[in-house]
Amino acid sequence: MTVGNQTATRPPQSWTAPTATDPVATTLRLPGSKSMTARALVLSALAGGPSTLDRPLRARDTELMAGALRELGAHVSTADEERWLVRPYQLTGPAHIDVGLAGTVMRFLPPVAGLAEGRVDFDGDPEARIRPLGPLIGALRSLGVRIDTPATGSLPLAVLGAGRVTGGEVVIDASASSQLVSGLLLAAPRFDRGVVVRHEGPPVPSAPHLRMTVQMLRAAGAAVDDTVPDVWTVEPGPLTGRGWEIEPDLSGAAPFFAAALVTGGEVTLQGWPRSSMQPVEQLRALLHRMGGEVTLGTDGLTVRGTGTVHGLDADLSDVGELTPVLTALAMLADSPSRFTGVGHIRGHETDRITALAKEFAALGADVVESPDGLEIRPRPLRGGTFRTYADHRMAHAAAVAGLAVPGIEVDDVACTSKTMPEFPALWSRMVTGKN
Ligand SMILES: O=C(O)C1=C[C@@H](OP(=O)(O)O)[C@@H](O)[C@H](O)C1
Ligand SMILES: C=C(OP(=O)(O)O)C(=O)O
Repeated sequence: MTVGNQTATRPPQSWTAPTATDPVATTLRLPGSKSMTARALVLSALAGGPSTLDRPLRARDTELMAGALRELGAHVSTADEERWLVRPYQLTGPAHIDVGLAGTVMRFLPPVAGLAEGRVDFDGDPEARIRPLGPLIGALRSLGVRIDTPATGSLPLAVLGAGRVTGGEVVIDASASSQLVSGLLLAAPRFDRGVVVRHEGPPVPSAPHLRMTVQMLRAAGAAVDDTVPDVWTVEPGPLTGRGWEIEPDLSGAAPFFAAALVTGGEVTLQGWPRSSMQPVEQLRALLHRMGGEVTLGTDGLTVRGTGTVHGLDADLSDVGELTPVLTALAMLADSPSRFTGVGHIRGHETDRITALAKEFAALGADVVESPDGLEIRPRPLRGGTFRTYADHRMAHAAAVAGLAVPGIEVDDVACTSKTMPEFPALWSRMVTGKN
């Protein structure tokens, strides 16, 4: 797990967001989806035979996932950039899992650890220790998994794996994160009785990510019923090893697409599939309302802008991950914006609502936070320091604003290594046209 540890202790790296003097015009080949890579790794480690991941994401979150599965006994080879290999083996403890700041690792692996024989310790970055985990701990306990937690409802914790999980019916409040449900579902085919997960509470966010979980489970041979709202049933049964084609990461592409809107340019994301597991329709609709045009052609997914950005009133509960970039766009718009439905992103890498409000206000913005979103009345911004709070998408937001506002200094751009270590280089190349 060297990558995880190295990046956790990495020195902060300040970065001046480059200002665009011309419309951007670029064709990008971006790394694979973080969410698909994480799911493919977990399902492959639980399968009955070997799997491959084509064009996976190599970044801190997915390296941590690969390292954690190795620690549990799976053979995971990430030597080839284009194709990772996974050979499942008996899962065993004792094991120490560093989750870094990855929601996927901290929510997808405790259920897997229940299937291992022996103690599996989990811990992560200081920021990870305050991310919501309690509902998953409670659900796993009621499914027969023994868990030791010095604190209540968060990291660090130890799963005392018994080599099997009874499974069955469980009620969970997953309003804090869809990953709490995805984690239970991904391991559930290997539970003795499978699982019936029933959500009770305020709405579960990020529905497209739950659909991705269900689709990928089915692709691996699991029987899943998601026809009843807020109830997911996974039958016990074998998972098959297979070849996973990982799509380019849509959320990682979002800041680049935003650059097309801000500068009146054009950005094409290569390798976009005809049919996607990611919420491309939602992104297309949002960018369209903000003044962009999104088309899918033979060369990929293209976003064109006019240089004028419109504000909008939108419920972002399905696509909470996009809030930072959309907030930056809203700052540069010709009318106010109101974003709602994303109270849960207060539990992301940082409290994103407060962080966005605070950092943009420091640049002169008129921005007000509400319990579940932000209201923005655009006015001219000035340069200044923009703190990321270890959050890669805060850096993306600063980069988008920096296209139009000279002198935005990101205090630590290295946090983008969570999902795209090459972000600063790719961004500068797009904006300045130089390598
Ligand atoms: O399952 C996943 O891969 C993810 C689900 C979402 O989490 P939340 O439901 O906590 O927003 C998303 O924001 C996160 O970046 C990735
Ligand atoms: C919320 C995010 O990550 P995580 O998977 O750590 O929850 C994100 O990438 O925007």
